[in-house]
Amino acid sequence: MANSTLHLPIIDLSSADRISAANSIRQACMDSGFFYLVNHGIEKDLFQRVFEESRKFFMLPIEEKMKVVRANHRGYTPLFMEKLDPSLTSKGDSKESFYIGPLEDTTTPSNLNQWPSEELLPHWRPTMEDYHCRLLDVGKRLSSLFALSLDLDEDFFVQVGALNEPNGFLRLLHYPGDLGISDQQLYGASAHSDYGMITLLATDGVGGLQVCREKLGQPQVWEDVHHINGALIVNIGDMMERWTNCMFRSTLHRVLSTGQERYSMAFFLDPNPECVVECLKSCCSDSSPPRYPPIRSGDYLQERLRLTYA
Ligand SMILES: O=C(O)CCC(=O)C(=O)O
Ligand SMILES: [Fe+2]
Repeated sequence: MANSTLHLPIIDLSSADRISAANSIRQACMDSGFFYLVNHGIEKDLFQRVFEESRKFFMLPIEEKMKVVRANHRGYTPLFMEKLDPSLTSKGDSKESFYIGPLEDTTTPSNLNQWPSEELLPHWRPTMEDYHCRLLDVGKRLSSLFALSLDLDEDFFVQVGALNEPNGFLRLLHYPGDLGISDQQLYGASAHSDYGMITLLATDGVGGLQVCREKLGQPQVWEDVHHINGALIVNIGDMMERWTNCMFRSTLHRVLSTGQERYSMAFFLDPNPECVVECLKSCCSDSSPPRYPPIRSGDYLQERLRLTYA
């Protein structure tokens, strides 16, 4: 049966009418937790260069990639090593990935990021650093629209300490396409919700991304999210859902293995680890008390990552 397509609103980050943009974000986050973002200021040329460098890394021999294998949640994760849906009994997800954490990490003596050999990939690090910085900037600008969408002061997420040295993680993803493995339950990325605040996703245009708006619905209905050239796909994560007492929805999504090779890049904008995420006053009342206790962002993230890589 053909899947239906999810029609998502397109939000203009540079719109002069910030109130309308904020209202559209509010509607999108209550409906599906997903929308497209345009006029974000990242040029097509930069996307192309980042995808090209990402491709060069994943094409390296496995021995070379294993030199920067994931440590402290940074670096390379080989195929099938991650299972986003821990309830699945089948193999792990059919993807390989590379994580780049915050560029200026003053909480540790040295930055923990790992980089592939400069001799092999001379443009890699500067290209990734450039893209990371630009996405962080987009995420910060977008978070002030989020604050407006929740009837808060534009600077709310700065005031609560979320965006003072936020936890920005760029994840490069490569879904290898047809591996000749016949497993009904093989996913590029199995069903999950993101853990943090806001995710900014760029894909190469190859399909496979799907969203399930009602996680408790039976049977679950999965809708395709289409690619729009130059637009970022934005979705919210579980910490935003906690902040809003589930008014904004962090929805399940997954990437099907379509047999076609696919590249994507997800940027997870998460609050500073010390930031306490607790129900916003505007999102609770006597009849709708907070559903979750306050939690330190760093503690929450650590536990979720532990379960993913268990
Ligand atoms: O590759 C994609 O399109 C989505 C990836 C994703 O959902 C994730 O990394 O959390
Ligand atoms: Fe995700």
